[in-house]
Amino acid sequence: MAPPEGPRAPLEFGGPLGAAVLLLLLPATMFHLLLAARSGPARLLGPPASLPGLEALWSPRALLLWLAWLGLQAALYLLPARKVAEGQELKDKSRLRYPINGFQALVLTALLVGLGVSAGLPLGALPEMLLPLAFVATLTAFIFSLFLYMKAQVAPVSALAPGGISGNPIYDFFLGRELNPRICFFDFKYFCELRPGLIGWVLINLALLVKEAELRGSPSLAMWLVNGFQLLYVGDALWHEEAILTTMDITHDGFGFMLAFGDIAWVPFTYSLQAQFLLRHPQPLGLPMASAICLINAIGYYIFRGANSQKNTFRKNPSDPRVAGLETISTATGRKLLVSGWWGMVRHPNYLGDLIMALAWSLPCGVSHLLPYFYLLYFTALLVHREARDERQCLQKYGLAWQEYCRRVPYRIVPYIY
Ligand SMILES: NC(=O)C1=CN([C@@H]2O[C@H](COP(=O)(O)OP(=O)(O)OC[C@H]3O[C@@H](n4cnc5c(N)ncnc54)[C@H](OP(=O)(O)O)[C@@H]3O)[C@@H](O)[C@H]2O)C=CC1
Ligand SMILES: CC(C)=CCC[C@@H](C)[C@H]1CC=C2C3=C(CC[C@@]21C)[C@@]1(C)CC[C@H](O)C(C)(C)[C@@H]1CC3
Repeated sequence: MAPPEGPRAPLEFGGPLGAAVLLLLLPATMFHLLLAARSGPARLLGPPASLPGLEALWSPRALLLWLAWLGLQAALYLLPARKVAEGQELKDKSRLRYPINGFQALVLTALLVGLGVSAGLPLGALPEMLLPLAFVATLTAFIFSLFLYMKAQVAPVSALAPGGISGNPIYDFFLGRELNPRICFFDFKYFCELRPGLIGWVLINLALLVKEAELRGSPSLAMWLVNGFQLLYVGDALWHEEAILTTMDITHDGFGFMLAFGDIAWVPFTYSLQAQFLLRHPQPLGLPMASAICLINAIGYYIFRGANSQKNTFRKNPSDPRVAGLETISTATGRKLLVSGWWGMVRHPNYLGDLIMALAWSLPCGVSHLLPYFYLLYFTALLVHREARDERQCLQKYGLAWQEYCRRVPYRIVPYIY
């Protein structure tokens, strides 16, 4: 269906050229990181020691395993949910319904993996399959994005995202045309954002921990910390699953290659980089240092969770006693903006907490290599860019009220610095 006439959203990510570069650069970066983590020098910058042949990338066993994983997560998604939540109001004034059973999927996956391991499933063999698994995940993301792009051609105009209707096929393929592609009750974006990638990430971490125990007798303290911190992050995301319904990804961005690849390939294979690094590059870590790192993670988590929960509670019910006493600014849309509490400290306190946690995930890997700090560097760039996109959207939505908020809360992410 033709995109609607009238003013279009400004192009993001450098327009069609930027999208074309990212289409190639993102998978190339992911493979570079996977290869670097397993190489001796573990260099973040510079070419990998050797390039893998097709036989190292392609494995029918990896393809089967990957499809079984996607099938399992889809089946868990379709199980009866403890709650069905409504999303934000759409352009046609309707609201979509979403099952809230992500945490249940995590627990059931853990039980199934536990049963499998006790029946002899070699979990420690998974780290050797990361390269072919990442390859099939990337192929899946390309094919799936093509399907999404074609599906959007027959979707009603009201179902299209504001950003993915430029008319340029590469740009729209990358950003995604349809906002909430679904088949019946199965919502592809919501499913991909929280299930196969996030749960896959902690499963890969666990397999790396098991492998380390096989190689060295027991997992290192650094490996325990990385596994524990990231499990807390993933468990938290699934526990607060409903909160994702108000994020930019669900309410604003279309579902195209960027999110499809990000969710199912980038997250599990690059977010597990610290654990991958530790398997081949063991790092000594004493108790005092480990305690300091735990404290940093706890501070980050406290800010991240406090800020996200405060905003979600306020958006769901501004008269909730936990937020009713906070100072607000009224906007012409009828919605209010918080100007005290976490959201009075900086304009994106949740990003600050997330970044502090990202630092805590890298510190157990020591300071001898830059590679385990990739997540922190990439995440800083992602959040700075995301913050700028969100500011543009909020200025458009709230106009003068947003300007007033920026005047009252002048810092974006880090108090007195940025
Ligand atoms: N690990 C990872 O790879 C990633 C993690 N994240 C995390 O995801 C979480 C969600 O992030 P994201 O979706 O970017 O955005 P936010 O949760 O920060 O939501 C931004 C929206 O919040 C509302 N808002 C902004 N300021 C106020 C205020 N003062 N009072 C009330 N509402 C306000 C606005 O929407 P409205 O007014 O319409 O409600 C705005 O568009 C964050 O914690 C982030 O760190 C994000 C990206 C990647
Ligand atoms: C470079 C690249 C491939 C970009 C795609 C970005 C995606 C990887 C991220 C965009 C927003 C995300 C969120 C999470 C994971 C990463 C992606 C998909 C998230 C699910 C992680 C857990 C958090 O608690 C969260 C639920 C708040 C978060 C939501 C956004």
